[in-house]
Amino acid sequence: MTLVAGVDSSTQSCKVVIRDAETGALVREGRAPHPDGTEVHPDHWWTALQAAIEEAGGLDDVAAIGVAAQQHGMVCLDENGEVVRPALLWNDVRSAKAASDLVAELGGPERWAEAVGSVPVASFTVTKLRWLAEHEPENARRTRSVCLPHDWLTWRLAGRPEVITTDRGDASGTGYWSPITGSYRMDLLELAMGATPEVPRVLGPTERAGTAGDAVLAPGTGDNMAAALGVGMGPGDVVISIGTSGTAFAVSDTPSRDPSGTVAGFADATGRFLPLVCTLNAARVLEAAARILGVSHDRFSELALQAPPGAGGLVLVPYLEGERTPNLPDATGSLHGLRLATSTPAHLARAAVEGMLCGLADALDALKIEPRRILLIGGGARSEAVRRIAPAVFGRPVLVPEPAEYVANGAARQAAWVLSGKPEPPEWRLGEMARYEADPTPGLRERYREATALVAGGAVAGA
Ligand SMILES: Nc1ncnc2c1ncn2[C@@H]1O[C@H](COP(=O)(O)OP(=O)(O)O)[C@@H](O)[C@H]1O
Ligand SMILES: O=C(CO)[C@@H](O)[C@H](O)COP(=O)(O)O
Repeated sequence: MTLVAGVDSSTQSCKVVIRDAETGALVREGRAPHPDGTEVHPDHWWTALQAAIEEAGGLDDVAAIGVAAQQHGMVCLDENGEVVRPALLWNDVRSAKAASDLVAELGGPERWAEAVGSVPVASFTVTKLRWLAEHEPENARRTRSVCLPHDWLTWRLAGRPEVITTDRGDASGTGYWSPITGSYRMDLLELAMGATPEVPRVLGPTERAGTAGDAVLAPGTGDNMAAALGVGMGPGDVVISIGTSGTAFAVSDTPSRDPSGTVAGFADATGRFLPLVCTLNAARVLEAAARILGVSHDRFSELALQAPPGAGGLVLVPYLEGERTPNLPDATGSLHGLRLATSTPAHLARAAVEGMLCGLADALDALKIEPRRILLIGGGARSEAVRRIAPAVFGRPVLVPEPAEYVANGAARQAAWVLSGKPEPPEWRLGEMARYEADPTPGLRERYREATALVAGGAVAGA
């Protein structure tokens, strides 16, 4: 049996799966936590990767490795390849003003959408580089090259070769690589930093990034692109991922350019495109509400399902980390419509699940496609309450694949694809999916819209 490994170095943890290259059957797996915070030294990712590999029984018998990781994180390296400062992650909003400045300086959101398929908000690497140039000019000066989390981990696994590599998917989240033309926009990097550090070479979907010992290194990709590969997305599928971020995305044969900035026009890991909407507040909203109530995930889910649909009018606006979609980096969460009758743990639990899912329902709508199937994945999809309430909020049935690490699986499938040398990735069976249906909850999304409008009115977008 030929084995391949897939890595998911995401916000909260690193996961490693080892699978049969031909069938995709799981052989071994491991995981290790990442530190908290929106600024993390990449060495922590490396340490967690080593721990996860060890728990997965090592990589000695593995023929190829694919690394997927959280998108957008700014990794700056000096002339010796040493990390200049801890990476600013996708969910660090300190570069919100840099984002609005950059949008204005290029001549408005339409110009950005046309140039790189996306309008940058604080998550995008290009805005973090502007922040660096403005606030830490000495660190900006020392930055000889800039790359992303999956680029850096792949480069480390390859033994720090001369050239750092990336792929189309992850490059499309920088804000200085265009999925429309398939080339870098060094002028935008210059606009952001006043300098043009080296950038990784962009590999094609099955190009090799090098070797790690005897194993071939796949190009790797961003975590959402890997998830698309992991579930084998086809035309008309929408994946909703409830991890640290909430994302809704589809595959497309043509690039997208949304000047409103809601849909990011990413590339995928197969040579196509991945229009995607991302919120900053997903699984951790459930975690936070469970913490307030002092209960476990399972008990939280039971509580949420005890309250009536709509939580008796109680609405939780879930902007606990600020928000990216809508672009309200300084917003905070809030509770609306609290009455004596709704002052119960069950109502609060239900309002947290519904509020988080309403944000994702808006994301789904923004994609402007009539989905053939909606697939729910990510840590939050392990919650029974989320699975049962999602169709009531989305107004459509949802399919839930068996709980698994779909980002790491996608990275492993990419590794198997690279090994195979074939034009298409190997067929790996996804297994049975559970189907959840529910009647739409009357008035819920209208109440959510009213409550978020109050919050948006008090926060300054892009400030
Ligand atoms: N049964 C569950 N109910 C609700 N949330 C859960 C459950 N299991 C895991 N989670 C949450 O899922 C999140 C991790 O999901 P994951 O997709 O691995 O995130 P990431 O890829 O961003 O690191 C954590 O916030 C965790 O609390
Ligand atoms: O910024 C985005 C997408 O644009 C996020 O989806 C990150 O890629 C982090 O993902 P998770 O850690 O939540 O999986």
